[in-house]
Amino acid sequence: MITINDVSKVYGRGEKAIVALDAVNLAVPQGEIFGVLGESGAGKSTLIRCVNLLERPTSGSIIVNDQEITSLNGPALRKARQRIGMIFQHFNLLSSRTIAENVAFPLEVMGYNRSQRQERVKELLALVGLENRAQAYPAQLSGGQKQRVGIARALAGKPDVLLSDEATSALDPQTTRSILELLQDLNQRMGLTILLITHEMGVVKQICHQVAILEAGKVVEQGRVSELAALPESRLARSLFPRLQSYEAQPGARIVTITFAGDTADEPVLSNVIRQFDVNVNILSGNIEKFGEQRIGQLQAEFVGGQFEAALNYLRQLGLRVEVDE
Ligand SMILES: Nc1ncnc2c1ncn2[C@@H]1O[C@H](COP(=O)(O)OP(=O)(O)OP(=O)(O)O)[C@@H](O)[C@H]1O
Repeated sequence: MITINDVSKVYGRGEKAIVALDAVNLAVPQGEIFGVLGESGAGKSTLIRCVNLLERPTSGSIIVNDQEITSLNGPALRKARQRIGMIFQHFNLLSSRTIAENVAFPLEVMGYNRSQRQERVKELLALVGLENRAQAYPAQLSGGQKQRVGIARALAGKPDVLLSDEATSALDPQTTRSILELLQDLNQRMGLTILLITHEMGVVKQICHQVAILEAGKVVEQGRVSELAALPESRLARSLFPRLQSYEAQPGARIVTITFAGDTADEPVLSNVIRQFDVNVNILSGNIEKFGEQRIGQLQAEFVGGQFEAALNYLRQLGLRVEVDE
């Protein structure tokens, strides 16, 4: 649905040039929620703004729904942009217009007549659960409600894709969850493709199917969230499951890190290790995270005595990933 081919963006020239994006390649399939995760300054805003050409890439091309957006200008670009909705961190609502008028605004630009607009605005406000606030003004709404208006407005033209620029960063955790649930619901019910940028791992964990990690303008890792989380060496897993870096094992003990995914997260493997192989287990850290329906966990423990190698073999035969610190 969205293909980003070798996109670079350089701001300024000569000595002052800043490379905000450096040969970025991404493919967002139709119907998926794709997250771009990165710290401040990594290039996330630049990347998402390139997709609807609010920023023009310095090189490379971007294709949205089979159309090469980077080759468009003028009216053709305006038309293509109507098929790309966008929501923003600070909502960008017009304060002098009511909620209904804010949502109607893009419909006016698209040439809907008055009665068509009224009907569509009603539908859109119902979709985001704000049918009772049509005549309110933005200042009378909470942050979460304002973002719901932003979402309704972004969906006015029935876009193929929704771009989300840190849409929950200004919201408290509970409101964040409800906005993410709404996005997930729109994705599932309408098949809406969503490309979102965020600096929050929680957003990726809660709703993204795939993720790309951006560092200093480069994609340093990308893939399915549940697969990356189950790979102990991935950046995603390392930030989800921080290790005890400075821990020194007791004499005769080994530090073992076990990654559980799917059904193995529910099995009593440690009691089996203790009973069958006579190993003493001292748990150092542990965490289980949920990704959609899948549970992935990581446990770090000291193994002392007993049949150490046989215990490791047993764990590996169960399909668990097991790493032993040297
Ligand atoms: N219009 C601009 N002119 C010059 N430099 C810019 C411009 N916009 C962004 N940059 C620079 O490009 C780099 C990437 O910025 P960008 O805003 O895309 O990152 P970000 O990951 O979205 O960060 P944040 O979350 O802080 O917004 C930064 O070094 C930034 O200073």
